[in-house]
Amino acid sequence: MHGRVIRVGDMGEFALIDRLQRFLQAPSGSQVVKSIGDDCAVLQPSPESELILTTDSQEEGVHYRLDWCAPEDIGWRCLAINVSDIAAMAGWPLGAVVALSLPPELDVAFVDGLYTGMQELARDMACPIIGGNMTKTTGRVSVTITVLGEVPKGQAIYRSGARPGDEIWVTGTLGGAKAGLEALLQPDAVAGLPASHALMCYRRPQPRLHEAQFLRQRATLHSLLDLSDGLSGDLRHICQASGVGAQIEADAVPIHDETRRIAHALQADPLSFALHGGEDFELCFTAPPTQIDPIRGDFDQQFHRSLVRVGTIRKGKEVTLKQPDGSETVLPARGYDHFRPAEG
Ligand SMILES: Nc1ncnc2c1ncn2[C@@H]1O[C@H](COP(=O)(O)OP(=O)(O)O)[C@@H](O)[C@H]1O
Ligand SMILES: Cc1ncc(C[n+]2csc(CCOP(=O)(O)OP(=O)(O)O)c2C)c(N)n1
Ligand SMILES: [Mg+2]
Repeated sequence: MHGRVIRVGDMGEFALIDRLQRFLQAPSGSQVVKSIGDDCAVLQPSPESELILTTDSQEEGVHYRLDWCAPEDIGWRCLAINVSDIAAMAGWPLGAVVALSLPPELDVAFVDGLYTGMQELARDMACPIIGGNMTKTTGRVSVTITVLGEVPKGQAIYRSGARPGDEIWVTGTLGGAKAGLEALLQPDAVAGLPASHALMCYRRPQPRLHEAQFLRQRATLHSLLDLSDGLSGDLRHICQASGVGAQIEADAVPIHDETRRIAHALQADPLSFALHGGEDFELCFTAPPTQIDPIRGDFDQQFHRSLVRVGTIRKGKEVTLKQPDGSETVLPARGYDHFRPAEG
């Protein structure tokens, strides 16, 4: 009747759940006592740890578009941004539950793709998917994931611990996801330019889970978060939670060459992509001077990406941007806000 397309509405809720089980076979990890198939999943955290819990939604049209991303990318992304929050506490995940809202006319092959991508990341991050929920929607696809994690007692790293004199560090490069997003929004303007790095940043963000473990074990960090809204907005979260100010050095902010070229092709400022773009999901942390320099080489070698010092925590509450010529201006918090119109 519908050719080869099987729609969610034709298959029905329970057949679809049964179908998903094959993506979620035998979650490994001794912490999973009971997985998909009962009223709750059961997890066994270790006695020396604290539990950490996070949830985030990814909405069609707000976080991804079905014509921009393969279903596998969307599945990856939905889980990645949640695991990234666990990394942002320097913990590790125990398991995830996935709440789907699906329009009945959606092709079941999309759901298969979603779970294939999600499982790829779940394996990489040892974060078993142990259940979820499914509902019809009269709107668009929505995926809400909740991840339970753990961290050794007393060792979670909060946004609130930054102190004047701390160095501010980030992992990797910033602005890539914004460059990818803009390349998808304005394909003609970037035609012919390499964009594979930028598109990967946008479609397949990498939670810096192992990186955060390394940092917690090898150095004293005072504060830590993941960069979801953009450095300008997220650093302000650290500053407000810690009651401090900060200075960012414009020429220290790490930006990938591809991001620079895409920004230039769009007559945009690459630094603005890096500061305000959001969705890079790199780590931003503060640490007392001398903590990070000795471990930078090992970090580079282990993760093939750099730790870059981008500024300093100061007294007060202002967040400023220092230009290479020494001039200093207040850095506006133009990070992403769901309910405020986007700026340049
Ligand atoms: N609807 C809500 N009800 C209660 N708490 C919320 C709600 N939305 C966000 N929060 C809380 O606000 C804080 C910041 O949220 P958010 O900016 O989404 O963080 P993140 O970038 O880590 O996802 C978190 O502690 C989160 O749990
Ligand atoms: C179609 C589309 N338009 C715009 C964006 C850009 N965008 C959407 S949400 C967001 C910020 C991060 O998302 P949020 O839900 O606030 O994550 P959280 O801070 O809660 O982790 C950005 C930059 C996008 N990813 N996709
Ligand atoms: Mg959130």
